[in-house]
Amino acid sequence: MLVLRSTEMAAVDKEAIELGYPEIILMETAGRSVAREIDTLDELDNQSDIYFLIGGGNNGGDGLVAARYLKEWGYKNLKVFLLKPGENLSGINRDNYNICRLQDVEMEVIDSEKLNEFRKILNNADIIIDGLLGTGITGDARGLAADLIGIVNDISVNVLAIDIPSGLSLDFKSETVIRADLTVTLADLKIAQAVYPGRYYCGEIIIADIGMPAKAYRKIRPDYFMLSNQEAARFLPYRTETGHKGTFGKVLIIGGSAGMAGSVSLAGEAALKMGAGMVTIALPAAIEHDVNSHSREIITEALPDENGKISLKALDKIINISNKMDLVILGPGLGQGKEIAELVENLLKKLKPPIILDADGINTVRDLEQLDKSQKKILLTPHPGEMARLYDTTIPEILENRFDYIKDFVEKTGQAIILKGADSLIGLSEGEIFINPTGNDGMATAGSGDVLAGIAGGLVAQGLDLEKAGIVASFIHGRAGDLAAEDKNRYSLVAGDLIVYLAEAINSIIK
Ligand SMILES: NC(=O)C1=CN([C@@H]2O[C@H](COP(=O)(O)OP(=O)(O)OC[C@H]3O[C@@H](n4cnc5c(N)ncnc54)[C@H](O)[C@@H]3O)[C@@H](O)[C@H]2O)[C@@H](O)CC1
Ligand SMILES: [K+]
Repeated sequence: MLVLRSTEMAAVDKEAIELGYPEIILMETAGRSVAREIDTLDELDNQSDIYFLIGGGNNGGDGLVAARYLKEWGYKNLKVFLLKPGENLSGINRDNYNICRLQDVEMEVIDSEKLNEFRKILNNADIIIDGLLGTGITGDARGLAADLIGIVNDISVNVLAIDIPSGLSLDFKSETVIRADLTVTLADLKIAQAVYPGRYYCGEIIIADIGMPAKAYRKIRPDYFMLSNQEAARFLPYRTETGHKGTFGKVLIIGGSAGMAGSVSLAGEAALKMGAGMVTIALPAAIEHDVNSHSREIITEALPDENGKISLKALDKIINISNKMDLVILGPGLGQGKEIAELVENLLKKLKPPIILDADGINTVRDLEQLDKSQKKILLTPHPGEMARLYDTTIPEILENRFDYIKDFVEKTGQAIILKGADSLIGLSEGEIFINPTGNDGMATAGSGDVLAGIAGGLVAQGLDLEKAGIVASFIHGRAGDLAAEDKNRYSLVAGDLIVYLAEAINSIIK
């Protein structure tokens, strides 16, 4: 699903109008779509108190259209509260105000001197429809609109936002924003809604088709996308009924160190549960027993070790083993240090199969040039801390500019990346960035990343390319976390639960 920047949304609107699609028709369709969504809400009936907050721009115009449709459909207790007198509205907003009057929609102008009384009135609503401010906002919400946002957030009435929650900006960090329970977004998802913190204000998001003509998109080249169930299902590798373990691929995991045996096990089990035919873990001899004792289906290859970590002497043996593999996961629990860094540098040069570079594998990369632009064969899976180290900067800097850093990474290395976080971003080598909507804070727990690398590895083993594997793995990993959190809770979730819920997560996608 497309996700548009504010400039792209504006360009689409402008092009539609230049092509000759009258704005009043777009507004009519938008308002009607909003009315339809209100009409389908189970908690409402035609006696419900539905109160509209209407600003002076087209966002308010959409609200007026929605109000008159609901009136037409028999809703009895509609109230429209205007930020400014209807006579002062301009253009198509005033037209819609006049039609509302013709239809006897109850309307009044909010008295900014009596906001305490107004708060009590709003408190009686069954739902508030927020048509105060849309994408036309400039600067942080001010004046009466800002006061109303404060009141709405202060009372406990459900809110449906038209297009975007009022106060939310597509271009800057907004301070005063309505917290909506549901947002009916018009035409396309906008970037500020797709990622945190904007996403937090939107509640559930419904995209309303407002009949925006396909031609209106011809001048933009969108490169942001939101992942959906549909895409995850479409990319899921096909499993032939006559397949054998070779068909479903061989994963090699290189990692583990003394005290860090769990990470390779988690990655290995996740790869198997994602459907890989075989998983081999090449690990320091010192921890072979630990891994064997709790992972029955996994094959281990003991490597020469030093201080509990894989020794540089293991290089040739690893290359030998890897030649029979379809995919390598390099990094979980590997540990750090000069020798490990040298090992990773050599492996990145010499390994033939595609590589998922995770955790300590990332921490040992000195500069982006090590990631070899000539061959697209690495999927990097950093969390913001690892990304910050890679760029020699701070975590807040990465978090503020996630899209820019991903673009830079992809441009410089030609490789794919999953930047993990509350809404993981997957950057593909051609420049597209996918936003993953699944997952929750319960997944911010040790080992969660190992499971993600394992899921992606399992998918590559079954024939998916690294980039699609990154996309599907992020979605499934988050879904497993959501299912686990639903059954248990977000406090108690541990990485092992993600593996337990993997099957259910896959089911939820293919059904
Ligand atoms: N352009 C299109 O193709 C369509 C746009 N639609 C609607 O139009 C909206 C955008 O409409 P507009 O561009 O008219 O703008 P908005 O309705 O978002 O807001 C503009 C109004 O808010 C005031 N305002 C701006 N910044 C403010 C601030 N910081 N504090 C307080 N007040 C502020 C302005 O004075 C103006 O009255 C969209 O969000 C959507 O709801 C729909 O009608 C469907 C089609
Ligand atoms: K709004």
